[in-house]
Amino acid sequence: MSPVRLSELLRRDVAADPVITGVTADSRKVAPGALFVALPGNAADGRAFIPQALSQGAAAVLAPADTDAALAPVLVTSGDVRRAYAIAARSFYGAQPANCVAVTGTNGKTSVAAFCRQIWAGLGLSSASMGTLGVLKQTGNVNGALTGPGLTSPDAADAARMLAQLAEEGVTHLALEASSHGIDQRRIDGVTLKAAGFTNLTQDHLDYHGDMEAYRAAKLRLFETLLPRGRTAVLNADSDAYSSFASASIMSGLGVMGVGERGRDLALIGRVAVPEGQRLTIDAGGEIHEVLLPLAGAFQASNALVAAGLCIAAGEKPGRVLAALETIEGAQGRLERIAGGGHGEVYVDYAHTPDGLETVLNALRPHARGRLIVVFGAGGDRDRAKRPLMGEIAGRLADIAIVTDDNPRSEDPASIRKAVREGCPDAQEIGDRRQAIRHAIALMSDGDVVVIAGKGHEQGQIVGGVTHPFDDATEAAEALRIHA
Ligand SMILES: CC(=O)N[C@H]1[C@@H](OP(=O)(O)OP(=O)(O)OC[C@H]2O[C@@H](n3ccc(=O)[nH]c3=O)[C@H](O)[C@@H]2O)O[C@H](CO)[C@@H](O)[C@@H]1O[C@H](C)C(=O)N[C@@H](C)C(=O)N[C@H](CCC(=O)O)C(=O)O
Ligand SMILES: Nc1ncnc2c1ncn2[C@@H]1O[C@H](COP(=O)(O)OP(=O)(O)OP(=O)(O)O)[C@@H](O)[C@H]1O
Ligand SMILES: N[C@H](CCC[C@H](N)C(=O)O)C(=O)O
Ligand SMILES: [Mg+2]
Repeated sequence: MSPVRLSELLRRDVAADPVITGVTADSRKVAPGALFVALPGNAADGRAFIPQALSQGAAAVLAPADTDAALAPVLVTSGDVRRAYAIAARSFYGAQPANCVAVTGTNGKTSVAAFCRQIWAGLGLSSASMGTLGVLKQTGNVNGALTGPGLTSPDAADAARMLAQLAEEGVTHLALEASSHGIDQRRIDGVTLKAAGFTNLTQDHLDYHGDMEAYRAAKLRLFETLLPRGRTAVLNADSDAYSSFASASIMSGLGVMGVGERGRDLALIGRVAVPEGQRLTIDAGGEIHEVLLPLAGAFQASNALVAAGLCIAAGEKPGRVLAALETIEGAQGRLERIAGGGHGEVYVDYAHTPDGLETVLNALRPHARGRLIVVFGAGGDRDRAKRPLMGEIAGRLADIAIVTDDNPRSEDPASIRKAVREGCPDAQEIGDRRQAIRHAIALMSDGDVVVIAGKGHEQGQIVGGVTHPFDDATEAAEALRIHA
């Protein structure tokens, strides 16, 4: 990216038109010549940092409409400052992969994005995914990480910069996760999308959105506002929310591709579990395809169909896309089997919502000749309403439920566990996650299945403001070694 005039970045006339050398909404990152975007946030008001930004050499400030003009010598305002920020960042960084698709939904986004990346790579295309696991690139079997895990949908300027870098490195196909926070905060408003996908809508994040309708509205914005007219919405037809997403998409001038058991376009007409995974029979517009998906669980078949739909909507041939599903691997920490279980099976999974937990326990039940044992908790500073619901599900669907800590953050860990146990009074409670995992694995006998839920790929336990290194997969392997 080369320096550009403020008017070019904002695509409008401005009174003073300095040359801009960077775009950021974080005063701490302002370098001389930058456009500082002052965002009123949830924890702070970016306008309080305008003096700092100016002292570090900001050439201009973009701020909400009601901002006092005297705050900066070059001040431009916008009625939707977050959207203006995303579009300015996009204009500044310029290039993007030619084929970008986005996926939203309460659960399954990381899995779908990882599947899209692998399908494209299997078709010989240079691809990437951007989301909870970071930015991962893939060409053939060669993988590389541009960044590690961070926000699911990155800050608008970070996203614009990484998209430009990917395009420069030859990546032509990108699947990105659109979280409800990210959509609401306009973090991906600068991305030009070829297609968008929807997996499901179930309870989460009510702390942020307030109620399910506001949460749904945030996700709908991907289809109503972000995906250009004439493009395709790939929708999981088996979700209870399908009809609201389908009608909003049609009203917004989009094509609808329904996928799943009730899907019209990619219809799952048969699914048989086999030791290597599952055999899927898929009707793609009248053509029948048999696919051996090397992953277990009905939910992974559902995610695979959304991913296939997105790749097809972005221009690939259905037959080739469906064939490419035969070589995909699960995303890190999503129903990841830990080696060394002997006669039992141990999995690490990222289920951290009621529906996620219910889905993963139902998926694993057929694997348990013996008991199904779950270790789980609920995050602090997140939706409190989901805690007893998750407890109830674990108590009902597992033979042994062990409640433990999962990123208590600023909250008292014992009170989070207490709220979870309101749903499962008979559960065991072991706050220390390492001890909880060791206890579960010590209990495991022939034919039992242990699932350690909630943290998946995460590498830390956040207590107070401190992140203590912690990895469920490593802990499970160590517990298996101790109890071998
Ligand atoms: C609630 C939420 O989404 N917060 C995110 C949001 O913060 P915010 O806009 O409210 O910002 P703020 O902290 O109030 O500050 C206001 C402004 O002042 C600026 N500032 C602040 C301090 C300073 O010294 N100088 C300065 O300029 C900030 O950069 C910001 O622009 O924008 C920030 C910058 O991008 C994020 O870091 C922050 O993520 C917080 C840490 C977070 O925990 N977010 C989670 C809930 C989240 O976004 N999760 C989703 C969903 C995951 C899922 O689907 O399950 C995700 O996409 O990851
Ligand atoms: N289609 C699905 N339906 C229900 N549960 C699912 C589905 N896909 C995945 N899950 C469950 O949700 C967990 C998280 O999956 P994944 O990471 O793909 O979702 P995500 O939407 O990216 O989550 P996050 O919003 O936290 O990034 C999985 O480990 C699994 O337990
Ligand atoms: N993206 C989700 C991840 C939750 C993972 C769980 N381990 C927790 O910390 O609650 C969130 O920020 O709500
Ligand atoms: Mg994710």
